[in-house]
Amino acid sequence: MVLAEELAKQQRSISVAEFFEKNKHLLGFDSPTRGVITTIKEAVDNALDACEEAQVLPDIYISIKKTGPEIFRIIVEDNGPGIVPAQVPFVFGKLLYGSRFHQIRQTRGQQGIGISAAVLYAQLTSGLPTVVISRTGVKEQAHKFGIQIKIETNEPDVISEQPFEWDRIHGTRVQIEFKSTMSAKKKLLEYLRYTSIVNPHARFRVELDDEAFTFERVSQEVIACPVAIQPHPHGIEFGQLKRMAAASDEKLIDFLVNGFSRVGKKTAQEMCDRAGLKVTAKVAGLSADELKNLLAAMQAVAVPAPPTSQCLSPIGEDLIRRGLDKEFQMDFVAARTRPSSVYSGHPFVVEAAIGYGGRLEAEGNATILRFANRVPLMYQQGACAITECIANVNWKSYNISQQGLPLGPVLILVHVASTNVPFTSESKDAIADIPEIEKEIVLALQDLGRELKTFLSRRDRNKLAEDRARAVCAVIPEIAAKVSEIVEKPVVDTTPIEGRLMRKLIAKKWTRDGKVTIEANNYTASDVEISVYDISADNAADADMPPAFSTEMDGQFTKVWKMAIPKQTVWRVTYTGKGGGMLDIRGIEDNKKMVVDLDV
Ligand SMILES: Nc1ncnc2c1ncn2[C@@H]1O[C@H](COP(=O)(O)OP(=O)(O)OP(=O)(O)O)[C@@H](O)[C@H]1O
Repeated sequence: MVLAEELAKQQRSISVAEFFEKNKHLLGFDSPTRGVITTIKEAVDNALDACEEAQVLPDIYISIKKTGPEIFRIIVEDNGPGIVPAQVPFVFGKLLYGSRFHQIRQTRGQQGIGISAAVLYAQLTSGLPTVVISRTGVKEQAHKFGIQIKIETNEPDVISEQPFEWDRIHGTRVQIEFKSTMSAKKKLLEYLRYTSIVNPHARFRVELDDEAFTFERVSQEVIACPVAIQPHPHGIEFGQLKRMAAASDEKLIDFLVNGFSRVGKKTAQEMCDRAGLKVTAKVAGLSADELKNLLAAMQAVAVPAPPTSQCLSPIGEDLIRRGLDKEFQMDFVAARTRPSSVYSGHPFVVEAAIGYGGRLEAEGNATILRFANRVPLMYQQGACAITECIANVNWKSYNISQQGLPLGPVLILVHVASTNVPFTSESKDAIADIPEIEKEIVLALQDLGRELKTFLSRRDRNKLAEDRARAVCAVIPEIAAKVSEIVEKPVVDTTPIEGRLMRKLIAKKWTRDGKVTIEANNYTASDVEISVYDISADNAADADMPPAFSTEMDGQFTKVWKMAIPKQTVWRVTYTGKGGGMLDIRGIEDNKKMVVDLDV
């Protein structure tokens, strides 16, 4: 046909760079304002991944400055391992070039597109090359590059390269300039704030025009870098198996044992038998039909779930609470890290937290914080499985009002960590509906809901008792006056009685999750003993006193303290622990007890 010939003349291949130049939205560059956030996100993700690989505490500097009409200069600098000069042009000037695509472990970056997409966006909007400075060690010379991407071939275009005097010993600095507006300032700060919550070991210094912010780290511990595992036989597809087989010179049994996670000799033998193949057969020589049989057998034989302890890096309940405490002042926070689980052979862990009260907005929808592999998901909330799971929980049964999503001063955080987070698109904004993941999210949220309900009912009970005591205290002086009139005696001083009534209640003041703050106002004893008893131990022994008395003391719950403190009008003990227990406060002089139940 003539038309077919005509069409044939027009047919040609398209470079990846050309494709993404036209489809910027797929990578999160759908608007100039969003471009700023996406660029910073990509550079910060890389910086955090690199620091994790180098086992250093991340110290990340971010600067955003207006340099011309609608032109913004973004700088992100890290103290990671740096990039060897020969690789710099490819990392920044070639899409789909990276170190993590083939590794099965939890990382922020996966595709090898992120930062080069920002370089592409910059050259498209401002025409300016991206400037990269990198240094890999004290003995190495830093190099400075000017880089763009050759769109037609998706190859790096090195505009300039020269040695550079840099006082940093190791690290990378990226400078990208593009057309934008800064109307996304609030969202940007929100992104950084959320990033610092799930990366409590990182410090972020930010300069935004003339304002400076620091998001300080709350943990000094370097997090272990996740270790890559082999693919799991239940998580592999035909094409991948075919490729692996073609590249192998092993016998079938060795190929299965060495190439796949959790496959031992016995399991491999069972797979071969089921597929009707000899264990000694050369895997590269298998036909397509034989490979299909092998794949079916691999998926039919029971294989333990892939190991998760090293390939995943969950944040942990304590650090999630500390991260949230730092950024949101709430009355209650609880966190859960669920046991690890698997979907289609990919290991994952769900973590969640709930916060209530304090400075959270009392009106409107709850604050929802979604994370995947320690990266905040800032867009497409409605399309994300996390949001769907939150809406599917019956919050009313936990005394939280709800209209789809929960309402009121509630914060919900969900973190999905996996070797392969199932995003709905390359811009990595939303998580797809995977039943196994959804089940874990809902279980974590229900568990936290129950904990929140306990807190809310206790708070309401205490409030009721306090209101009653206040009402009684209000009439005591009047009763005393009346009684003195009747018995014709001077009016007695009723303040100690009122004090005792109120004191007991003040001691029951609750603060944030995991902590109870006891404030005793106008306590009359000169010394006070504080004992924290584990509810499970009837005769809890005295434990070592903390070296120096501090009005703020932290401890594990099983500890018991007994100490004397000097008389103070107001004193405060902050107790951090988990589980239930009793806190017993006793004034030595009048031997009056104030007992506070702990249920933290
Ligand atoms: N600051 C950095 N320090 C060290 N290495 C880096 C840094 N930035 C990027 N890299 C290297 O460059 C590669 C490509 O980065 P890029 O952002 O394009 O993709 P990615 O992070 O691997 O994946 P994704 O597209 O999912 O973000 C990374 O895999 C990493 O090896």
